[in-house]
Amino acid sequence: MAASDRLNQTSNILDKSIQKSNSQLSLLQVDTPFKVCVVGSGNWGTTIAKVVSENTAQHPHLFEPKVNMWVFDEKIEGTSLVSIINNKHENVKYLPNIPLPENLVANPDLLNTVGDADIIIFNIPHQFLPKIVQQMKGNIKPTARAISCLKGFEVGKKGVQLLSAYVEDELDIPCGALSGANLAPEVAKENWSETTVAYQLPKDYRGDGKDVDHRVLKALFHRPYFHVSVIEDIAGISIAGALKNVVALGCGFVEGLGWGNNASAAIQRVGLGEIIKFGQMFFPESRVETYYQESAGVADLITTCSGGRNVRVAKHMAKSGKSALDAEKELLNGQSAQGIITCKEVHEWLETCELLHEFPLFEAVYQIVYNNVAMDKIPDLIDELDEFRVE
Ligand SMILES: NC(=O)c1ccc[n+]([C@@H]2O[C@H](COP(=O)([O-])OP(=O)(O)OC[C@H]3O[C@@H](n4cnc5c(N)ncnc54)[C@H](O)[C@@H]3O)[C@@H](O)[C@H]2O)c1
Ligand SMILES: O=P(O)(O)OC[C@H](O)CO
Repeated sequence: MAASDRLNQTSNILDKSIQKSNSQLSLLQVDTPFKVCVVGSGNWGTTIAKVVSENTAQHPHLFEPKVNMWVFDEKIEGTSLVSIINNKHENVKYLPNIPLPENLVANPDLLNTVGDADIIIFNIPHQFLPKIVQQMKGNIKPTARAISCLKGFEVGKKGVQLLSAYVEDELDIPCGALSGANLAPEVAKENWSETTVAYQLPKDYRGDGKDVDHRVLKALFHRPYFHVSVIEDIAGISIAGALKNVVALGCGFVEGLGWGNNASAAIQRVGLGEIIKFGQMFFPESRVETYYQESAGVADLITTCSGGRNVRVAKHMAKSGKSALDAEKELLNGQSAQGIITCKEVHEWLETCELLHEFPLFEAVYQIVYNNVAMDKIPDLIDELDEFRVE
C-alpha cells in the first residue's frame, strides 16, 4: 500500500473513532446541564480549564458552556491577570502563548466562582488548599461534586490524608481525582497524552441523568488529544501522583551531578518500590495494578522524571548549590515544585509512625532538601535499606 493510502486509512480510522465517541456522547442525556468551575489558574489549572471549556462548549446538552475559573489575582505590569485573561484569552503568566476558549471566564471572587457550580474542579498547589476550602465551607451547593487534580497529601490531626478525602471531609461533598502523565505545557499544546480520572459514586447518588457518573466525567475531560480512562481507585492514582514528585527530585539530583540515565533509572526503580509500599501500608484500598495499568502510575513517574518541574529544580540545585526554594523561585516564575513540600509531609508522617527506615529514598530526598545532606550520598543512603536487593 502506498504511503498516501496508509495515511488516508489512518485518518479514516481516527475520524470514525471521533464520530463514534461523539455519537456515544449524544446518546448520553442529563436532566439539567451541569455547571462546571475550576478553582486555580496556574500552569495545570489553566490547562485543565481549557480542556473542560472545550468540552462544555461542545456538549451543551450535558454542561453549561460557560466555565468560571477562580484566579488568585495579581498584577502583571500594572494590569490585573484576571482582566488580561478575559480580554486577551491567554494566561500570560502561567500558560503563555496558549489561546484559551472564550467561554472560559477568569473570576477573582472565589465564592462567586464556586457558589452555583455542580462540578468543582480543584487545581491549585496543595499548600493553598486548606485556606481555600475553609472559605468555601457553607458556600457551595450541597449537591456539588468535586474532582481534585492536585498532587500531594494533607498531613494533620487525621494523619496522612488524600487531598480528595480532605475535600470530602471539609466540604461534605464527594470528591474524585484526576492524575496522569501530564506535563501541562504539552497538554496545553494539544500534544497527545493520556490521563486517569478516579471517582466513586456516592451513597446519595441521585441516579443516571441526574448526577455525575463515570460517563459524565469522561465527557467532561476527554479530548481527541487527551485520552481519559475512568476508574474507581482514587487512592492509587493520588498516591502515585503525590510521591512521584519526591522521586523526581532524587532523579534531578543525580542528573545534576552528571551521573546520567542509569542513575536516574535506579532512582525511579527504588522510587516505584517505595510508592507501592507506601500505598499498601497506609492506603490498603489502593490497587497495585493501578501503578502499571494507568497513566497515573509508572507513566506519570517517567514523564515527571524526564521533564517535569521537580526534576528541573533538583538539577538546578545540584548544579548551582542553591537551596530548593531559591532554585524553585529562580526557575519557575511563581509556579511550584510540589515535591519540596511533599517530601517534608512524608517525612513528618513516617517519623510519627517510626517508619523512616522503610523508605530510604524518600528520606534521603528530605535530608538533602532540608538538612543539606550531600547529594552524592544518595546511593549509600538507599543501599543500606533497599529491601528489593538480594544480599
Ligand atoms: N503543571 C503541571 O504540569 C502539572 C501537571 C499535573 C498536575 N499538576 C498538579 O496540579 C496542581 C496545580 O499546579 P499548577 O501547575 O496549576 O500550579 P502552579 O505551580 O502553576 O502554581 C501557580 C498558581 O498558584 C497560585 N497561587 C500563588 N499564591 C497563591 C495563594 N497564596 N493562594 C492561592 N493560590 C496561589 C497562582 O495564582 C497560580 O495560579 C499541583 O498539585 C500540581 O502538582 C501540575
Ligand atoms: O512538572 P511537575 O514536576 O510538577 O510534574 C507535572 C505533572 O505532575 C506530570 O504529570
